Amino acid sequence: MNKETLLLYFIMGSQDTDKDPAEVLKQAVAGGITCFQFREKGPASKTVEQKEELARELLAVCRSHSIPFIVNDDVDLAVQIGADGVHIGQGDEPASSVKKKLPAHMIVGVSAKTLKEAEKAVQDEADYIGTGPMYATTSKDDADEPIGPEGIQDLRKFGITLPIVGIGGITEKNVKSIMRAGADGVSLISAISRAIDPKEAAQRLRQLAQK
Ligand SMILES: Cc1ncc(COP(=O)(O)OP(=O)(O)O)c(N)n1
Ligand SMILES: Cc1ncsc1CCOP(=O)(O)O
Ligand SMILES: [Mg+2]
Repeated sequence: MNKETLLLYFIMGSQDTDKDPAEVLKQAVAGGITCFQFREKGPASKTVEQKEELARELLAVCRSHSIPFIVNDDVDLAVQIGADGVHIGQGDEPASSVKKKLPAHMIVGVSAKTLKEAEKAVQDEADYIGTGPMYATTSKDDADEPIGPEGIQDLRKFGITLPIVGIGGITEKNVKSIMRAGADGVSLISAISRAIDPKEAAQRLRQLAQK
């Protein structure tokens, strides 16, 4: 995958907004996001049928603007709807077995915050690593303790060259620190999904992420 794709990586499910998710996504796209992850998760998320319906609606928005559409956790859904890729965490199916199920063109992103996890992701031929939480977050119930941008710096210091996005608590105030630590992009939910004006928020975040 082209690492520029990761510059402003927006993640959202219906639980992350009080508005119509498709409208929020359209505004985020207009503001300059470069990638989207559908993450329908947690107690306020949708049932299986509703989840697929929303996934297809959001996929159509991304397709009409050539924005890659990644599905979080749900490999079967990703294949079923023809998504561009999947994102899997340490508690999910291993990347090596996920890769075997997917056509070669599909992107596989892996969450990794330790050197060991990152090296495993490299070995499994992941396309990128999501590292975090960078800072405290209210968007993930079971989030670990924040590791800060130093977590990315360390992975770079130990020779990880795979594209990396920082995730967790990223706002306009700390985007630059994440990029300076060696990230290829920032991945965020609430800074866009709960912004009063998601388009303007995305525009400002994109400007800050750009080196
Ligand atoms: C880009 C990106 N990075 C990390 C994550 C977190 O994945 P995971 O640890 O599996 O947690 P859930 O998102 O599944 O709750 C992510 N989704 N995206
Ligand atoms: C999915 C995920 N993984 C680690 S932190 C996080 C949530 C990020 O959400 P926000 O950008 O609102 O802090
Ligand atoms: Mg996961």
